[in-house]
Amino acid sequence: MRASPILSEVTKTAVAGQSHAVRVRDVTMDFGSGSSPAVDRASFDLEKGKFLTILGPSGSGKTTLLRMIAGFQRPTRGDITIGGKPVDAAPPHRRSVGMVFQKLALFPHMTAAENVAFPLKMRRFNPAKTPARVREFLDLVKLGDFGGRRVNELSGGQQQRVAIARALVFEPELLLLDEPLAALDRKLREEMQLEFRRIQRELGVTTINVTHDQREALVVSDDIIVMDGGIIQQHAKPVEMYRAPENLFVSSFLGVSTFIDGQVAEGGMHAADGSLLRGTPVSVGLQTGQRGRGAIRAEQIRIDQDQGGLSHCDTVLQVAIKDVIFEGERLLYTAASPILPGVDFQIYHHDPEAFDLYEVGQQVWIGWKAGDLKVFKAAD
Ligand SMILES: Nc1ncnc2c1ncn2[C@@H]1O[C@H](COP(=O)(O)OP(=O)(O)OP(=O)(O)O)[C@@H](O)[C@H]1O
Repeated sequence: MRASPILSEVTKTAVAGQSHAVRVRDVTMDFGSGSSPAVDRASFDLEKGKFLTILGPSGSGKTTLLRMIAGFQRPTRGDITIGGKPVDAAPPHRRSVGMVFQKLALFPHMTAAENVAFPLKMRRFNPAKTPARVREFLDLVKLGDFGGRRVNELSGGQQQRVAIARALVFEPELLLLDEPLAALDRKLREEMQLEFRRIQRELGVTTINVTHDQREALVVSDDIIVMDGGIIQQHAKPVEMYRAPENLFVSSFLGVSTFIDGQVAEGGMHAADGSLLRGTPVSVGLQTGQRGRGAIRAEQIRIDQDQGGLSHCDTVLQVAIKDVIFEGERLLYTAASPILPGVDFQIYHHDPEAFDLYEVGQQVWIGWKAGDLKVFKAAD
């Protein structure tokens, strides 16, 4: 944590005591609509000063979990503590929580400075010290010269910054972000992702961020929780989540993969054609003879015109190119083989020397290392 002089008071407060962690235990939210719970027995701990992202598809329960932590919704069951204090019954304004949502809810007719000052006023902060504190936080979000501007005279990115300053100005123990960047265009969104990260590191404020953007989760987080169907599927650091997904859902939700169905065998997996894909790691709990689904990431499949170019691979296959997508810095090929009907191989290819190497319909070779194809329990 970098303690700039202007932020020294803030950082001191953030560092003092060990009370910034969040603890969620068996938290369930059942709206009683007859369907399965929106959040089902969620448990996790968040270390003080860390940035956690809750990632999942639409309807997976992310917002409901965040709203329970914020105090907008009371869990049907389970316990939540912030800074060691149970907060289940405390309303939002009694929790030391700053929030930024997709709808920023700034006061458009007020200046940036007045917006940032608002939470201080609500909390009866010393009026004599308010201008300096507001200035500190406008500087933090790089809007030092814009304090006098009305919000409706600011750009979308600048409004985001005002919302961040307003959420942090009263030095909350916890910052909650509910898809605040979803409405921004891609370039601005990526810039703001890095800004969130910078500010969070500078202040050391414990943060929980909700998103369905996997890139955002990988870029900004210390920890990621992936949710599906109200259930936490995995809680891990970004690199571990990407490289060692625990189940098929996490594997398919993060990154681009090819899936091959088969039957777990001694030392590997039998693919549909009966061939043995030798040496593929099989996830815990899968027994020989059971059906499984192999997954391999697009960047782990090699592609070459000649079989000889893939001598370092354990499995090699001839395929026909079905589709090519130009993504700027790389190409994404889709290819198929008559040996494994129904399997669409997804292959990332990056060659700075030459683009458009292969055309649709062209016969090429693909290959991969045995350890890169991981076999999971197939979804029920
Ligand atoms: N107030 C409510 N009453 C009844 N059901 C609700 C309520 N709020 C959410 N749900 C249901 O709970 C489930 C989880 O919703 P939630 O908004 O938490 O998902 P999400 O992962 O945040 O989705 P999104 O990314 O679309 O915002 C959904 O099936 C939703 O329909």
